[in-house]
Order: sequence, then structure tokens, then C-alpha cells
Amino acid sequence: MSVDDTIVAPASGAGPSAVAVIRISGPRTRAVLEVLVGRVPRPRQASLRDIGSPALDRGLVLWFPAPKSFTGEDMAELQVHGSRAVVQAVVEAVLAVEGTRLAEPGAFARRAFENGKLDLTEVEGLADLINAETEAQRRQALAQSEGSLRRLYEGWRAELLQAQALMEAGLDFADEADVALDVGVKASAIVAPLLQSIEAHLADRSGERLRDGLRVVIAGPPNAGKSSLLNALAKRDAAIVSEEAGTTRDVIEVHLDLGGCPVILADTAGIRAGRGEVEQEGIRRALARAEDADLVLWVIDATDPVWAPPAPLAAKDVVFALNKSDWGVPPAHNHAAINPLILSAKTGAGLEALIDRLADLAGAESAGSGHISLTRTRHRTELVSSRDALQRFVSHDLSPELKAEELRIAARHLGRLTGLIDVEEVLGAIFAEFCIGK
Ligand SMILES: Nc1nc2c(ncn2[C@@H]2O[C@H](COP(=O)(O)OP(=O)(O)OP(=O)(O)O)[C@@H](O)[C@H]2O)c(=O)[nH]1
Ligand SMILES: [K+]
Ligand SMILES: [Mg+2]
Repeated sequence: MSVDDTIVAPASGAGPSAVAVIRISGPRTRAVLEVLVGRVPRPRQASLRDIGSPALDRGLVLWFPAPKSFTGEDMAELQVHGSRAVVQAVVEAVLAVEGTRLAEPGAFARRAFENGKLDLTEVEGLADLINAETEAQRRQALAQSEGSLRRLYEGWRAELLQAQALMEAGLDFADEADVALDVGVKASAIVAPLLQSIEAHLADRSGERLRDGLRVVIAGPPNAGKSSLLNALAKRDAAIVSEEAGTTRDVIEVHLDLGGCPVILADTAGIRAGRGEVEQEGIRRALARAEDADLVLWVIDATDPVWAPPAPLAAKDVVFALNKSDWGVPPAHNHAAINPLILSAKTGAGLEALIDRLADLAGAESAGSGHISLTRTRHRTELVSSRDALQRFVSHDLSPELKAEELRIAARHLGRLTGLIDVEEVLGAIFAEFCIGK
């Protein structure tokens, strides 16, 4: 990719719409404006102009000279009428100017990153903001796009570099044992609390859950009312309900927005032994899906209770739901240990409490309000590598040279998080998430 190119793309999605935005970025932007609208308007002020000559449309023109623009390059935005014909004609008119080409997806964000306008976590936050579906996702993505993770990771890296500088200084005085010991102690005083902060940050899965959705699998014996419960939560007839045991075979998935938090809820086949081949396949899928889930919602039929899930599922996070409570509830000594939510898919009793519980687990309480949580596997991978190096620094009996090397490794992984160093291999994947025009 040459940064000498000037790129253009419609930024407002496939029309038709009242208004469409066409973005231009690169050194030829001024030339493009001179050709399309004549005089270049005042920076950052909208001016109404004929676009093209003869005019293809009349619309608002915005001029953002470098470096005060989204990409850090000369940029312009044209707000035109949002028909396919107008957008196509204006984009073609831009492309007729020499040195311009159509932008690939994510090209504007990539230039912003390369010009130091955004770090990688902010780019990722921006991609999440564009894809946000719920209120809590929006809040989290906005905070990340505005640097919540960048500031945290840059702060940690700065502390590490301090510890590293101490260790390196110690190496220069390696023959003076008390100096070496002293810097080792000082460096450890920086690393130990940092290690704790990284551990706590890694233990918190709320950001990933909020971004990806909490994956909940409804499981239980046949006829417990699993599909009825799914339908009640989804407020539609997504799954077939019948009095016949073994109704559900395929996994049926619905996406819910609970208090602004996304939940991916899956209904599965009732788990029992024996039976036909098709039902067995359904049960195999139910178990596989439940083992993959963040949470198992184990549904118990109050009229024929099976209190616990089978072994592989019992090891997971399980929320117990005692369904068909409209038939009466078994004595408490049977279920005091599992503390089930008592509900009825038929009457709707207890559903609010279930929804509240799921929303809490999906991250409702932590979303927004300054809580900062990592959001992607990429973050987790780099942080784990950084933590491992710091653990070796703290707990191993290493020479000062090797200790200094562990700090370098830890700092390098924090640098990769923000995109400060060696990230070429991840860039393609990150920017490809964007639509064209971003
Ligand atoms: N009285 C009462 N009946 C319920 C309740 N929930 C479900 N049922 C009934 O129980 C029967 C089984 O419901 P389903 O939702 O099909 O149960 P399931 O667990 O999905 O069954 P399989 O898919 O066969 O494993 C149906 O006749 C439902 O109407 C409830 O809360 N109260
Ligand atoms: K059934
Ligand atoms: Mg069912």
C-alpha cells in the first residue's frame, strides 16, 4: 500500500438514504476538491456547493487539512444525496482525478493507525463501535475507541520500562554486589504490583463476554420445558414445544439483548439414555454445545426433577431453573444446595429474576462506569505472555541478565498490544473487519 495514493470511498453504507457521505484522504485531496467544487472551503466548516461540473449533485463539502483529520492526512467529506446513482457518479468523478483510487475496507482506519492517530486497541474499539448491537456494547466500544485500554497498557509499559532501566543499570555495576542487589529490589517493587494488576485484568472476562455475547445453553432432561423457556425469553415461537419427550433435536439459537447486554441463548435436545439415532445425535450436539458455553442453564421439571446435570456439564458454571412451578414446588430440602430460580415458562412467574441473573452474568453491572476490561483474544494472548515473563522475573532464581531479558519480553508483548512494535501479521486481520469507507 502506497501512502502517496489518495483514496476515496462511500462511508455511509449501501443506499439509498437521504444523505450519503463520501470520504477522500491523501495528498491529492486538495486537487480533487479544486476539480469537483472549485475553491477549497475553509477548514472544518461545511459549505454548500455544486459538486462536479456540470453539477452531478449539490451538497455539503468539508475540508480537513493534515494533520488535523481522522487519518492525519489531507481529507475531505462530501455529503451528497444518498442514491446509488449520485454516489457512483461522484465517486467516479473523484477517481477521474489523477493519483486517486478506491479505498479497500479499513483503509482510512489503517492510515489513522499508521499516522499515530489511533493505536491498535483504539482501532479495534472503533470496529466494535461500528458493529455494536446493544447499549452496553456501545459504551464499552466507545471507551475503548477513545483510549481506555491504550492508556492502561501504555501506563503498564512505562512502569516496565522503568524497571527495565533499573535492571540494565544494575548490569553495568555487576561487580558491585550491593548495587546489583539494590536495583533488583527496586525493580521488583515495580514489577510485583504490576503483575497483580495484570493478573486481575486477565481474571476479568466481562469485556470479552460483552463484546462477543454471553453464550448460554439451556439443557436438561426431555420435556423439562427448555424450548418453552427459550420462547418465553425470546418472546416468540422460535422452538417447537410439544408434550412429546424428545421434540428438540437441532440446536436452536436466539440472540437476546438483556439490559443492553448481548446473550446468545441456545435450546438443545433433552438429555437421556438410549432412544433412536437421530435423538442420540441431538443429545451429542446438546452436550457438545453445553461444554462450549459460558453458562449452562439446567432446567429441572418440578413434576419429575433431575437435580443435577451429567458430569461434564456439572463442572461448568451452572444456573439451575426449577420450571413448571405452577404445578407446585418440591420441598426445599431437595434443592437448597443448588438454590434454583423457581419459575414457570407457562405463567411467566420467575422470568424477571432469571433475566436479571443472566444480564448480570453478561456484564450489565460492569459495563460502562469506568470499568476497563480487555475485549479480545488478541489482548488475552499478549497479556498472558507478558504475565508469564513477569512471573519468571519474580519467582525464578535468575541471573540479573536473564531477569532483564524477562522484562524486555514482558514490555514487548505490551507494545504489541497497542501496536507499537511488530504487529505486521495482525494488521490485515484487524483492518479487514471494517466495511469500506472506514
Ligand atoms: N404446566 C407447565 N407446563 C409446561 C411448562 N413449561 C413447559 N410446559 C409443558 O411441558 C411440555 C414440554 O415442553 P417443551 O418446552 O417442549 O419441553 P422441552 O424440554 O423443550 O422438551 P424436549 O425438547 O422434548 O426435550 C409441553 O407440553 C409444555 O407446554 C410450565 O412452566 N408449566
Ligand atoms: K417436548
Ligand atoms: Mg425442546
